Amino acid sequence: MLNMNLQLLHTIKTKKCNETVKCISTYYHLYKEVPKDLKGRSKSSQEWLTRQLTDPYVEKARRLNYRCRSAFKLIEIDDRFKVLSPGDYVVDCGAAPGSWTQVAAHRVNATGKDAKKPAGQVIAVDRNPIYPIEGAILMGGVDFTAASAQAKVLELLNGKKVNIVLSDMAPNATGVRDIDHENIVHLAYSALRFALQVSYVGGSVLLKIWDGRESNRLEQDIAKFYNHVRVVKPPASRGDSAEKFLLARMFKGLKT
Ligand SMILES: C[S@@+](CC[C@H](N)C(=O)[O-])C[C@H]1O[C@@H](n2cnc3c(N)ncnc32)[C@H](O)[C@@H]1O
Repeated sequence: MLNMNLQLLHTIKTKKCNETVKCISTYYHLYKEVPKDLKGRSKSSQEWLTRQLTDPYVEKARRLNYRCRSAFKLIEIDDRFKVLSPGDYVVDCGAAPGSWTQVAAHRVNATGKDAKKPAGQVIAVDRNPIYPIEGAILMGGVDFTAASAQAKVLELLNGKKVNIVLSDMAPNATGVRDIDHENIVHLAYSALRFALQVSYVGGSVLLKIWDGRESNRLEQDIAKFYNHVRVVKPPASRGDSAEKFLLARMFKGLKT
């Protein structure tokens, strides 16, 4: 059984991008016995498994039924900056396995003092499959940067404007910092361009990048269209990772 579980983990690890590999709290029960059998694994495998086993966010994600620990990055950002409200429309780019979508769907459909507000909607897109999430429309197996994918999102929105575009998209990492940085910035620009097209005046965009030489240019470009731009590194984002988020609020609108 243990060997089978390790095999499954190995398959997950080799098939998905590095970030998604971290996103397997769903399979936590499958690898909680792993330390007994770390011998024979590569050093990076051992480090990764050990980190998963000792990461409090992984355990918390499992307990609260989030599909991965990334959920807490969005939770921490939203708790601090209040970017998700009941009734909001959200486009979640790079959504698989779906923990941000879970958080967003829950928050835009939350009742309470805003109970009279109409339900919100989350449209989640990823090139990988996404298993069903209540309160969200899922577009798995789709490259968000493709014009056809964005046209499909526009069709689903049916003229409705969006309160926030989220991008946690991450390319398959090559391990070469500059290349990975350029690739993720390319994804962030794609989400930004889409956000400019579909956002309400006053809307927001949240973009994940891995820090590097293009970060300032991206930040300056965002500032042309949004009144408030800030760099956010939520506590759930690992300190040793180049990951950071650009949060832009108060979309100025496009001059026609
Ligand atoms: C860090 S994971 C996202 C985790 C997700 N936010 C969550 O909380 O479950 C990054 C995702 O970006 C997706 N991705 C990368 N490039 C993409 C693209 N061009 N179009 C759509 N998704 C993309 C990957 O497939 C991967 O699932």
